[in-house]
Formats: sequence, C-alpha cells, structure tokens
Amino acid sequence: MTKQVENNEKKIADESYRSISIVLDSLDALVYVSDMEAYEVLLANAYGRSIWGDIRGQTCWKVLQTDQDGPCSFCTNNRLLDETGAPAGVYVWEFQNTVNKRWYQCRDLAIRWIDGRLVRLEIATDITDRKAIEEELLAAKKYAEELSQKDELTGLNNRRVFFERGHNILELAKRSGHSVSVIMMDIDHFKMTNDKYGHAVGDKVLQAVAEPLKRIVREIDIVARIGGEEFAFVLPETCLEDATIMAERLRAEIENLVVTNNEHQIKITASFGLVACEDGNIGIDALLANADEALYIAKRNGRNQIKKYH
Ligand SMILES: Nc1nc2c(ncn2[C@@H]2O[C@H](COP(=O)(O)OP(=O)(O)OP(=O)(O)O)[C@@H](O)[C@H]2O)c(=O)[nH]1
Repeated sequence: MTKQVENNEKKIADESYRSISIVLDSLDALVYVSDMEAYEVLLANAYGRSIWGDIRGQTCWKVLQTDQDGPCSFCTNNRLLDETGAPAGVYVWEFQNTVNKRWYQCRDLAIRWIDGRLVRLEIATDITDRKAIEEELLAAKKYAEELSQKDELTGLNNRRVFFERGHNILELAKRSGHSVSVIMMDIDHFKMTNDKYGHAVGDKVLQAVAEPLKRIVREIDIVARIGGEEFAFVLPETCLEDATIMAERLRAEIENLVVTNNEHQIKITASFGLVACEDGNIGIDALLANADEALYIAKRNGRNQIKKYH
C-alpha cells in the first residue's frame, strides 16, 4: 500500500469517527463502551461526559457508580454472551444510577470492538419521569384496592371481603379437615345511642368498638363490619370452644369500653352468636345465618352475652 493510499484511508477513518462522534454526542442518552474483561471505558458520549465526567480510559465500575469496590453485582456482562462466549443479543433492563439517582432504561449488547476484543455497549435513556408516574399509578391502584376492601368508618374489612375470604377459608378447610368458626356480633340497643346522642356519636361508638376487634383477632382471621352495627368474624382452624373464649374476651373488652360525649359517658355492650363448621361442607352464607340465629337468642335472653348455634 502506497503512503498516499494509507493517508487517504486514515483520513476517511478519521472523518467517519468524527461523523459518528457528532451523532453520538447529539443523543439525549448515555452511550458508552467498556472492555468486558478489564472494565475500561473506551468510549463515552457527550451525555455521559456531562454527568460522569471524562471517564474514557477509566474503570467503569469506579466512575459510573458510587461505593463499588469491585465490578458491580448488577453488571449485565454475564448476560451478554452465550454459552460459547459469542455475543448473545440485546439485554434490556431498568436501573437507578447510584451517582445521580436517575432511573435509566439500559440496552446492553456485547460487540466486537475495532481491535477484535469483546466490549460492552450500553445505551441508557433517562426514564425517571416515567418511573415517577408509574410509582404514582401503582400507589393509587393499591389505595383504590384497599378502599374497595375496607369499611370506611371503622377501617375493618367490608361485607364483600368477608364473604369472599370466608368462602376461600371454607374451601381450604374442606381439603384440610380443619374446623372453622364464625362469630356474628351486634351492638346492643344501638338505635338508642343514635337517638339520644345523634348519628355522629353513633359513628364514634362504632369506631371505638372496632378497635378491640382489630387488636384481638389473629393475622389469619377475618373481621368485617357487615352491616350498620353488625360485625362478623371467620376464624380458620378454630373449634367452637376456642371461638367461645375469643368471643368472651371481645364481649368483656366491649363492656369495658367508655365513649365520651361532652359530659356523658356512653357504655356499650354487644351480643354474640357462634357457630363452628367441622368439615367445610357448608357455605359461608349458611354458616353466617346459623350464627345469626344464635345471636338472635342471645338478644332475646337479655343481650351482652354469647350463644352457640346447636
Ligand atoms: N351512627 C350510625 N348508625 C347506624 C349506622 N348504620 C346503621 N345505623 C343505625 O343502627 C341502628 C340499628 O338499630 P336496631 O337494628 O334497631 O338495633 P339495636 O337498637 O342495636 O337493637 P338490638 O340489636 O336489638 O339490641 C339503627 O338506628 C340504624 O340507623 C352507621 O353507619 N352509623
């Protein structure tokens, strides 16, 4: 090759490099190339240099991230090659950079560099705004889901959740053979409280009653406000005897509650109907109807007491 041909080829190569650099430097995304073994940064475009400085020639895990004392645990290099060690195609992932805390969608690819070695090419686009919107949407969805399951006044589960989860618990019990108990609880003479002190004070009583219920039930139990002053429980893996002990605890706690309204102290009591299902062969509706029947007897017998369904 003559000197002139050699010079021409170098000129073309230099011009091509400059043209490509202009294109890369005008991108609103990080583009960098690093050696896959030595982790040396071989190329970083203007976007990258504006955030991480002129990192060319430096070790990627030292300059692109903070607090690394070796190659990053989340480095994707091992995903970029197939089992024969050849480039395996594009790997796309999302990541929050530890230096500027911005979120990036990264497109990583192993390629052969001009000198033949394998290098990693990453093109990373800032997706921080999209991530923020996604997080807001997720939080709003979670909040809406929670609202759709809760009774607004007391924060307990609502009627729909009671029947849904109660049904599921009974289905499980059918397979496991464990007994399930259902308690129905109704505040005594609640109409009188409303009539005497007003609806807002009635609401305060309902909220006060809900507190010991939340505290006493186990993680696996379902407690719900299923009507005005009616509450119901599904207690998995609980026999009638244990349900009675729990209902008695609840009854005593409610009897000791005092809700104050100006100078008045409002005393509250509640009645309970209990039923147990030993084999899961009954629906939640029927079980609740049986508990309600027992509750009716508790009311008729003078209230502030527990009755079991027979
Ligand atoms: N404050 C308030 N009252 C409610 C709510 N839902 C229903 N109620 C009232 O609850 C009362 C229920 O009255 P009843 O069904 O006659 O029962 P009770 O007075 O408790 O009598 P017993 O159950 O027989 O002891 C009614 O006055 C309803 O208006 C609510 O969300 N807030």
